[in-house]
Amino acid sequence: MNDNLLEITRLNKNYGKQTALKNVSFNISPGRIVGLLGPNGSGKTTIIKIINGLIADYNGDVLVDGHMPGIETKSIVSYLPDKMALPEWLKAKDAVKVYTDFFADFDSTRAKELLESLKVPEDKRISELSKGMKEKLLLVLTMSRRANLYILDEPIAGVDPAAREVILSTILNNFADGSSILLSTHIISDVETIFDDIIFLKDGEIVLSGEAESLRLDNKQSIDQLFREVFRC
Ligand SMILES: Nc1ncnc2c1ncn2[C@@H]1O[C@H](COP(=O)(O)OP(=O)(O)OP(=O)(O)O)[C@@H](O)[C@H]1O
Repeated sequence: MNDNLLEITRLNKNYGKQTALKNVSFNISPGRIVGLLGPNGSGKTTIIKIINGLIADYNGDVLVDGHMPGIETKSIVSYLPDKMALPEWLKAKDAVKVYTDFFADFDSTRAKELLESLKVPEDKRISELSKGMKEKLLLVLTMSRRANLYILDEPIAGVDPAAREVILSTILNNFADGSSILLSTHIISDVETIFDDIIFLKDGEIVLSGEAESLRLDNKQSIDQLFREVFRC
C-alpha cells in the first residue's frame, strides 16, 4: 500500500462556464477518517465522482493507492453515492446478492447481520423503503465490503438525529484497521467527533483544512462553530 491512499493534486473542474473545483489538493493516509465539509454546491460530489471514475474530464492528478480512477481502483474503494444507484424493483436481500456477485471483498454474512440490526426489511422492494431505510441499505452494502478506502457522499442527509447515531456507529464499527474514510456532509454538529482530519470546501476551493483536534484547539471552538464562522454569508 502507498503512504497515501488518496492523492489529489491541483484538481480543477468546470461544467461549461461553471467552475466547480479550483486547485484542490489533499492527501489521505491509511487509517484516517476525513470530513469533506461544505455547503450545497461547494463541489463535494464533484470531487467524489472524480475519485470514483464517474467524471473523467478534469485537470490535475487524482491517484487512488497510486492508480488513476478506473477498473483497478473499484476494488480499492467502497463508494456510497448520494443517490440510490440500484434498480428500485430489487428487494433488499437481492441487493445483497448483487453486491456478493459484484465485489470479491463483500461479506454477505456481515451485510445480513447489519440489515437485521438496522431493521431494514429484507423482503421489501427498494421502491417501498422510506428515504432513511434506503440510506441504511446503501450504507450496509457499502460498509460490508473489506475495502481500503470508503467514500461516503452525504450518508446522513435523509435520516433523523437518532438514526444518525446508528449510522455513525455502523460506520465506525465496520471499517477495517488501516482503511480510511472520506465522508462528505453539510451537517456537522452530530458527526464532527468522528473526524481525524477536516477539509472545508467553499465555492470549489479548500478554504481551511487540517487535523480536527488542532483546528479545535487553535481556534478555541468546535468544528461546527468553525464551519458556521467560515460559511457565514
Ligand atoms: N452536471 C452538472 N452540470 C452543470 N453544473 C453542475 C453539474 N453538477 C454540479 N454542477 C455545479 O457544480 C458546482 C458543485 O456541485 P456539487 O454537486 O459538486 O456540490 P456539492 O457540494 O456536492 O453540493 P450538495 O451538497 O448540494 O450535493 C455547483 O455550482 C453545481 O451547480
